[in-house]
Amino acid sequence: METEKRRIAVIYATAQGSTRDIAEFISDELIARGATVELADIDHAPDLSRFDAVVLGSAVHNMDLLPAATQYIRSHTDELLARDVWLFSVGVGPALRGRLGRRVARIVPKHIAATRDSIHPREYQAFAGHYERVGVSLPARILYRLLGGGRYGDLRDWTAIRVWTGDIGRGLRLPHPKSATVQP
Ligand SMILES: Cc1cc2nc3c(=O)[nH]c(=O)nc-3n(C[C@H](O)[C@H](O)[C@H](O)COP(=O)(O)O)c2cc1C
Repeated sequence: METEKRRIAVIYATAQGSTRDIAEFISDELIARGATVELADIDHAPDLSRFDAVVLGSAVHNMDLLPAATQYIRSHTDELLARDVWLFSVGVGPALRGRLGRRVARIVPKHIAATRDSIHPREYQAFAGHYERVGVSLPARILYRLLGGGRYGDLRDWTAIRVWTGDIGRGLRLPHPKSATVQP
């Protein structure tokens, strides 16, 4: 039986590009599952009335989503509440290791939690992003190491992102992909 094509908006807020790469990957995976996907930077987000579902991602700065993402969610709360939404954030938390690091990684910063709860997403997931040592202050580097960090550079876990996208596909009853998406 032919299932109706699902229309999904994949919208991202990025400062340095790693969230965009993740959004592109998710978008390609959903297209491979037969969905009609529109990928857009949050400043050029499409009219949501054309979509059944929204995947929304933002980089994390100062323990919050980027201001553009928070503002977008505030000004589109009703439209987002009326749709299936999957929310993700991109920061360093998921890259923390050790007992303390894993505990800290499970904590959702309170501003992110409040924004997340305002739109009742089907799922919220934090992913590790790209963290360059250059430009990070010495106190921030020490704190990062104490919390179980220490690795710098591209910390993204494409397997975790693929698994989460699979959850979206199952949630929307999309068929299995015909081909595997190549990670960036
Ligand atoms: C100014 C600044 C503040 C940051 N603050 C946080 C933070 O509070 N928590 C966190 O987990 N990551 C933080 N990060 C790390 C970024 O979230 C990470 O580098 C992410 O990959 C950025 O995504 P983007 O490349 O899409 O901008 C910060 C990075 C910068 C540059």
